[in-house]
Amino acid sequence: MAIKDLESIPAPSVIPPRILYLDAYDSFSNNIIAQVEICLNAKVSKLYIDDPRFQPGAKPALLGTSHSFHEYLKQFDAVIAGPGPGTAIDDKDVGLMKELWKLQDADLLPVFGICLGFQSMAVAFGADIETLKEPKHGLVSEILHKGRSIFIGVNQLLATQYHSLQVNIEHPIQIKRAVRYPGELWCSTGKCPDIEPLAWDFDNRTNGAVLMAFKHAQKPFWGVQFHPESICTNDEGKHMIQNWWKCAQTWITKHAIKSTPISATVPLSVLEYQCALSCKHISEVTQPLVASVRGTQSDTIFRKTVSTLDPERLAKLIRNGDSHSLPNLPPDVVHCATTGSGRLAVADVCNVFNIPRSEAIILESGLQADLLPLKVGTGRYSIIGLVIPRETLRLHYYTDTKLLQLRDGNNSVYTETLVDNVWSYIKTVMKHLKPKREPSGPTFAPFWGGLMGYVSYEAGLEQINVLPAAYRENESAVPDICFAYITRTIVFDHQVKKIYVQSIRCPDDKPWVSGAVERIYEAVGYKSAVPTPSPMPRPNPFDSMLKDPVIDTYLDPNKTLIAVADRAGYSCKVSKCQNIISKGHSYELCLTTTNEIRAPKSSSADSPSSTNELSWKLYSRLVKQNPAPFSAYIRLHNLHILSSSPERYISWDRNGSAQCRPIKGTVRKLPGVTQSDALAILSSPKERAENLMIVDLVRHQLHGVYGAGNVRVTQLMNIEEYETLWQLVSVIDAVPPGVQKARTPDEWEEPADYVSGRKASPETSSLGFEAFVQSLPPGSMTGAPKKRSCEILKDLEGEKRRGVYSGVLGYLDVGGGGDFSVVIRTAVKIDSGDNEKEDVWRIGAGGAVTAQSIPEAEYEEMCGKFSSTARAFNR
Ligand SMILES: C=C(O[C@@H]1C=C(C(=O)O)C=C[C@H]1O)C(=O)O
Ligand SMILES: NC(=O)CC[C@H](N)C(=O)O
Repeated sequence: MAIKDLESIPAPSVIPPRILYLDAYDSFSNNIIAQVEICLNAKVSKLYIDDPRFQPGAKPALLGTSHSFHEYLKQFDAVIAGPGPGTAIDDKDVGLMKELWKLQDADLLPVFGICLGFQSMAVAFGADIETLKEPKHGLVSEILHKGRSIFIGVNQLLATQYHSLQVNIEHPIQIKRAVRYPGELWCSTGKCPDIEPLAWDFDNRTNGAVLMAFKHAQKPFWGVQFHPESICTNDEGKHMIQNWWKCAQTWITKHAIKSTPISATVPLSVLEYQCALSCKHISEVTQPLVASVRGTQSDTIFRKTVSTLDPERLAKLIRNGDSHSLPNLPPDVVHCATTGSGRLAVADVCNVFNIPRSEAIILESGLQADLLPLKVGTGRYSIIGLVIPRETLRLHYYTDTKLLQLRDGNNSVYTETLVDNVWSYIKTVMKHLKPKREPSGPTFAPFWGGLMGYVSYEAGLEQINVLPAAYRENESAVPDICFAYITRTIVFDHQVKKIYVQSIRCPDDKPWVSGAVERIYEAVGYKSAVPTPSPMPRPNPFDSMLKDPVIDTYLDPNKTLIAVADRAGYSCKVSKCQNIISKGHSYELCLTTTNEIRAPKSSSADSPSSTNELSWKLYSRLVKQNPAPFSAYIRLHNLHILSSSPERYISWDRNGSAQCRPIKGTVRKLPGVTQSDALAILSSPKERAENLMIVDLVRHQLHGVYGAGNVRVTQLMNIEEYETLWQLVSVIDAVPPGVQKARTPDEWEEPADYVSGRKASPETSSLGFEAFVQSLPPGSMTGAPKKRSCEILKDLEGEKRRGVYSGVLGYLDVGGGGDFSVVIRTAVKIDSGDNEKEDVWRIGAGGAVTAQSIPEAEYEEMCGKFSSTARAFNR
């Protein structure tokens, strides 16, 4: 019986199908898995296309399986070969997919190919792979389908596409751009007799007809070129998936194949992969005892023997100290007192606590003239984390040596250990820092205390198994992760004009809280006594407040040097990105570059406190000139970070619900560009495609942690206005299974009561942390598919470290929540012995490059982002 007839037999209902998903390192895989799990009530297992257990010469027994790939497939009812970077004719890009097309007779099982999987299937049955004249990434078009097989009953199908390559079966519609009669569209060709076309895309004249779906004439293989799982593919995509499963079931019933349960082969961790590839045992990889490590003050590299330390012991050292150099700081209780903020601004409180001259970490929300948040849902809180001289502990991690250090309050390395997974240490530390008792006063602050700091882009690369670029010789070593354990905090709730003064420092720190409230209270009184017109006018960026003789001398235009990436060089890299995209290796690449502002060291900055003060003044100028919901000031160790980021990476609450707010799509406010011009540009398919790709990527990441049915797009591509730019912003939420609270973007920062974290089970409340770790580095700074894109960018950007820029910055709260921004629109200075005479402020900037980008316009966009920060350095 022909397969066509079989498809009309109604499918019997079965127990949840077991489906294998072959992952070609795409950034949308988990969306497909989630869609299939929901639409088919299936159980989907994931296997990477290069799983070392199934490589020629692998020693499967060592890796927990004794099966060949074909035997292994017997435990599944069907397989999905997913999308991915690269080309179907390169064995490395498709890996195990190739094995599927060789299945014969009793080994056969239904397969569904998507994009790369579809192309790989086509190649196996005679087709060629060609480049599209105009690549399609994140673009939606209406597909013409046959209304049969997987399209039976499917109505108007609007499908998102992510491809640069296409399948050529030498069909008349592809060669002559015409068919003799309509039915010919669905006929197979002499070149590929087994390929029966099921759908075409005629949307793009330049590209002509593009094959969008086919089925194999005899075998149970179906495939589609488009992405049914994208948020912008309409519901007919789901309908089609259900149809596929009906076709597959019919085939299964007819051939009476029964999947055989064999011992499950679970996905390997990154470390297991590394071991497998190098044929080493895990213990050999995890416990080297000699490493290159950094010293204390000078941070020079030397070799020494390092002891190993387990995460539990590290956590206890931070919490309980020792009897010598580490203080006893058990966060048993959150001491909290509340006071009104009145007209007090964050900077006023900073002055009260001498922050301009000390080390500190501040996460600040830009405000409107009336001191209310700039944006509902992102800018409600500001957090001042106080660094206590000679006491505050820090965690440093370096990707090149894989060394994790605990530094004491004097910046001496107290202990250090080689770690294979730094995040398991940090997770254990956070688990041990959870307060045992309820806060002593009512506090609705999202942060009580905990780790504050940043994670570099390179630390993010480790998460996706991309080797970070090496430090250059003259580059002073900067930790890739730097977190201070902050025990005293002052949190503003700008919405209700309240201040929380909190300490988790030890059970006896209550007097500090009362004293601090007293000082703030006095400042509130003082500020109210000063007559100020109400509402307060927004300070003019160039008003007298900003005129400061020290800054004036420092920023003398005759002495400062602004080194911006050159136009020709940057545009050429954009073109290179596009060339790589056209070959199918990436859908979108976030290209970046480093720009510098060099200024002679200030003669008045002759002490640490005056150097700090200079950074603080520059930061104050930045936040006044470029108010942003995620401004930040970090003055720690040898680092000065001045940030005016508009972008939230991820925020999660104590119950484990998370929110991501990726930005993609930028229009610079230039003379003559009106708001309606900006709206028109940001509504164009090009800008929307850029944003859509990142939305789908973020959904994939959250699906990977929260599972099917728990991820929602709550805002798709809203236009937000900033001081110098317009941006396209989306919001994606994830809610743990069983947690009811689904919030709108506006409700996201509504205060939660302090007990809420206790209601969540430990498994669900840690999902936010998992999502934070698993989503590094931030997708809006990489492009998609993430892993391949990062490898390409590393090469294109000249193997230069991005460092803190492109990483994330924020806090891990002892109560279980967290909030991090993407480090963009940020100036970073590192004090090192290398340059005695000059300060070098680095301001990274870049933008997403797609097939539709115009190189010159990308350069302008990069400059626009750079100057939004660099303005603070203009005298
Ligand atoms: C790369 C930067 O920004 C990123 C790129 C954007 C874009 O391409 O439109 C927008 C926001 C950021 O995610 C930067 O500011 O340097
Ligand atoms: N999404 C995909 O699987 C893309 C497949 C292939 N890399 C292309 O660009 O055509």
